[in-house]
Amino acid sequence: MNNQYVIGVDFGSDSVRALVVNAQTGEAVGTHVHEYTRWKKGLYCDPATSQFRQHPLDYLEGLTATITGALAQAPAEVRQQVVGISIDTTGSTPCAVDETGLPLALRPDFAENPSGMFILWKDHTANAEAEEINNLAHHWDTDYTKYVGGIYSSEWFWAKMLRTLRVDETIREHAFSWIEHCDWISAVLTGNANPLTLKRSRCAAGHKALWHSEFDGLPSDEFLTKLDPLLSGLRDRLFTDTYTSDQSMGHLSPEWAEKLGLSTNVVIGVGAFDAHMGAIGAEIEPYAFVRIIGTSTCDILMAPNEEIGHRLIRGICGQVDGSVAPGMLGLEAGQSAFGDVYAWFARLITGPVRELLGQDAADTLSQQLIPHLSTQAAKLPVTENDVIALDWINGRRTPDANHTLKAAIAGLNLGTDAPKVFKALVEATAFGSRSIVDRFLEEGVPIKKVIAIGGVAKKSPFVMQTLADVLNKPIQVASADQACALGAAMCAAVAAGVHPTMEAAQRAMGSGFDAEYTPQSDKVVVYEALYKKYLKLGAFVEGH
Ligand SMILES: Nc1ncnc2c1ncn2[C@@H]1O[C@H](COP(=O)(O)OP(=O)(O)O)[C@@H](O)[C@H]1O
Ligand SMILES: O=C(CO)[C@H](O)[C@H](O)COP(=O)(O)O
Repeated sequence: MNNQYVIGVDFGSDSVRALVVNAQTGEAVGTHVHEYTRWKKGLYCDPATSQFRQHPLDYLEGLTATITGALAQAPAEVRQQVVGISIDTTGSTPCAVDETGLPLALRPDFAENPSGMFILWKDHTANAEAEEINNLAHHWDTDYTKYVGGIYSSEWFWAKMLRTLRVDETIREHAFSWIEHCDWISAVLTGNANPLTLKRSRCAAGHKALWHSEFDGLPSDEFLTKLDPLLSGLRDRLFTDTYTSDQSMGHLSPEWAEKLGLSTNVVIGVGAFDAHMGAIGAEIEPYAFVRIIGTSTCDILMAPNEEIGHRLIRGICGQVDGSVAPGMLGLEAGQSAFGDVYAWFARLITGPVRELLGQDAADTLSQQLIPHLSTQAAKLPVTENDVIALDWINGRRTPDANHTLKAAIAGLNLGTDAPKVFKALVEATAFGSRSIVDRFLEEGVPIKKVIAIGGVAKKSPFVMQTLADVLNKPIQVASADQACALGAAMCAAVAAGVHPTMEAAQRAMGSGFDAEYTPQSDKVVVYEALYKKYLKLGAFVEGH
């Protein structure tokens, strides 16, 4: 049989990567990473108000650069043998579009308007709108939040749309519809981004847009109009049906085929979020808990639909039939900041260095800082009197979303140095993870094993060992450097008909695990006590 190749494209928070993979063996023959240029300069963002916007041009440039770059590394004949491309992105990262599905920021009149750009998952400008959605839903005949853990988050679709429509009159006039990043990029490749006909991702719709078959799709027009008359009629300009990522969205358009040097026979798979395709790439199986550990964490668990039945799991980011693999319930949770907690601390230290000693000194410091602090922190003893911190620097995603919460550090004295604070921050991220694991267990969802992927899982043995000690569970790290892109490639192989199921694609293309962290019993005992202190500090901060 001739070789067949597939391409997985993973749009992360800071960068996008493409991976060209042999669909029969899983061998990667080309990869390329591209950092978003406008985003890197901090354009259109204001961390102080939690505004994080990404320009669609960053995505389009990244799409071309990564696919052509990855193909350039592969043997020449691979181009003719590419049969599928699938895309994963962050989410909920929606954008206002016109009748043709063009993001408004791609029009000259909106080119510099952050309201016409993609609203990144970590943008929390819509806290008030999320609260309004919760208040209304909890008093409506149908509680539309019941399949998303009972709490709607400001990171999600409706809150972001409502906020933007409220604050920007020009968007009110020109936004015909709204599209998630994973749907838009996939649709662009097919040449049809018409918001009324493009195939929308089940994953994005179910976890973030309150879509459920029980509601016949999205919340009713009556509910939305009551929420705000600005939303009246919008439901009809969104979608009713949704599709799982084993499905084809269409074929590569002639324009993109020419641009990428590929054939128009290439199947474009239905898109999904990074974490869900990452879980596929990490060889998720029922009741495995896959943690995508990077800027944030996204935790994915998959269970047979019939085993969870009508049980509603409190305080998570949703339970959606088919969000990971068709026929299975995908459950999502996560932390809004994980690596971002360390990145914040590094910025705190390098900021004054930049101002006083210049950019070069700051760059040198920033490259070495987190590894150095990790080495120093790993040498410290773990005691019950250590500094305690909360990981809520970008609010709390789960359990029980609350993005108005803030982080805290307690127990400082004159002997507290940078490694001690860094150790406390790493432990805080691990304690946040522990509270998620505990919630799944309390809700009767067993966790058979823990698998980790993502930048932090690959780069930091110190963080991973701390996490294993705090969770008191072994953690396996997937071998794939680009597990999300590999997962997207597996989805492409299914959408293109190379493999009949996700499971078959995983068996053929999976690359296994290359590290395992086992809990150290002496630390486990101390962390039990420190975790109680974390919960106590959390309750205090939340209460005030
Ligand atoms: N050596 C390290 N130890 C711990 N965290 C790290 C290290 N290097 C980078 N990070 C963190 O990794 C995060 C980026 O994760 P990554 O998975 O690469 O990106 P993304 O979240 O965009 O997919 C950043 O928040 C950064 O602080
Ligand atoms: O919530 C998400 C998916 O449901 C986000 O996409 C995710 O948390 C962002 O990922 P990253 O930390 O890799 O940038």
